[in-house]
Amino acid sequence: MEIFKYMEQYDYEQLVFCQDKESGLKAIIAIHDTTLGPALGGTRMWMYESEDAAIEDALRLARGMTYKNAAAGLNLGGGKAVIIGDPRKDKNEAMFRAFGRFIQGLNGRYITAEDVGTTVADMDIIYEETDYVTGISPAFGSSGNPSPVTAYGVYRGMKAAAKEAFGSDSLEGKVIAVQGVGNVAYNLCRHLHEEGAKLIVTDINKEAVQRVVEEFGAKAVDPNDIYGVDCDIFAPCALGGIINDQTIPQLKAKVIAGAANNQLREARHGDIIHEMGIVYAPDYVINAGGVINVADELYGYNRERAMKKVEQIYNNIEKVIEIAKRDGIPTYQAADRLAEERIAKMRQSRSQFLQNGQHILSRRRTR
Ligand SMILES: NC(=O)C1=CN([C@@H]2O[C@H](COP(=O)(O)OP(=O)(O)OC[C@H]3O[C@@H](n4cnc5c(N)ncnc54)[C@H](O)[C@@H]3O)[C@@H](O)[C@H]2O)C=CC1
Ligand SMILES: CC(C)CC(=O)C(=O)O
Repeated sequence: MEIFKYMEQYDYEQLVFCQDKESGLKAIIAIHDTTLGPALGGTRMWMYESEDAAIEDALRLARGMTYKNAAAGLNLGGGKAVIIGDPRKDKNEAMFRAFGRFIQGLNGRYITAEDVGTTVADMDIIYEETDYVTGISPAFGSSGNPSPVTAYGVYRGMKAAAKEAFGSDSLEGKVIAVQGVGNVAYNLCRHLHEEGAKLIVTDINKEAVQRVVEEFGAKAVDPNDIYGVDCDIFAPCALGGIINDQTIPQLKAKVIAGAANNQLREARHGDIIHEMGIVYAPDYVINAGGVINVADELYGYNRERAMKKVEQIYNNIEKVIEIAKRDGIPTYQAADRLAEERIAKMRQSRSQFLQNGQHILSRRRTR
């Protein structure tokens, strides 16, 4: 991978490699853009096939956070971290302490939280070393696990997308296919079940499937069969890249609305589903509930205030659909437009000179 070429292409600010032999830490922190504020995004722990795959994932996810935070109206930039390893076997306290020290070394340019493979307990360990961590335990007055809040935001955004596709935002009686029923999707299934939706689910983890079958009366299918099931809404809630040349021809859903990051394998896949008349709720707009919730910790966590913002995901999806219609573009492009316009406006407003901290003239005074 030609790292600088890639960074230049998408305008990344910084890529940090962190290594600690004793604990086995091998981590990468990617900071995409800090125009709006410090880069906030979770830490993913995953068994990457290669170092290049880990770097690419960190970079792609970090850029997604820039767009997510901007579109959600947060005063935060985009960043993300990955730790290379098996979250079931390779974690230890020293690893997260070492990682916390690396984050501290960035002096607030990057703030972390949970992502796939990391937990509130891991964030609590990081908190021993740095304040630049969110999603820590409610015992510390913080917001805890972001997944249920992400799920609620996805549920709200799904309703807005359903309104566009079906003329009503009621999900009662709708058949919804959910791919991956982990932390976010378990909670999403609960909301959908409570509203009277019929669930078809899949996961590579049989226990996770069993739980939603038992608790919410979901029907289970094999992982490869989820794309082609007869359904109204497809909710991708596992990993990225699942809307691609192989899966698109199988889709029967009229709406795609789920939690996974980077759902479109390539931008052109967003064009194809648009031409097919599918209402796509852009991933980083609909799954912003978790980051909205943890970001509130930076102001002194207030759940009511955070949830009010999460409710707005309904309106944010409506806004994206409106821009898409107005400008005759697919929704994924409309979301990018929304985020990019906000970043550009803020960048422009910062072009005015304001004396913050060190001023060039202050050097004269010390002579
Ligand atoms: N946790 C959060 O608050 C947020 C999560 N997301 C994204 O949402 C997605 C889900 O996140 P979590 O629920 O936290 O992760 P998780 O790891 O708890 O759940 C993911 C589930 O997908 C399953 N899975 C993996 N590969 C699969 C496959 N090929 N077919 C079927 N199932 C498969 C896993 O077994 C697991 O149960 C991820 O893409 C994550 O980046 C985005 C925003 C916030
Ligand atoms: C706090 C996390 C849920 C933020 C994040 O990394 C994400 O939204 O993907």
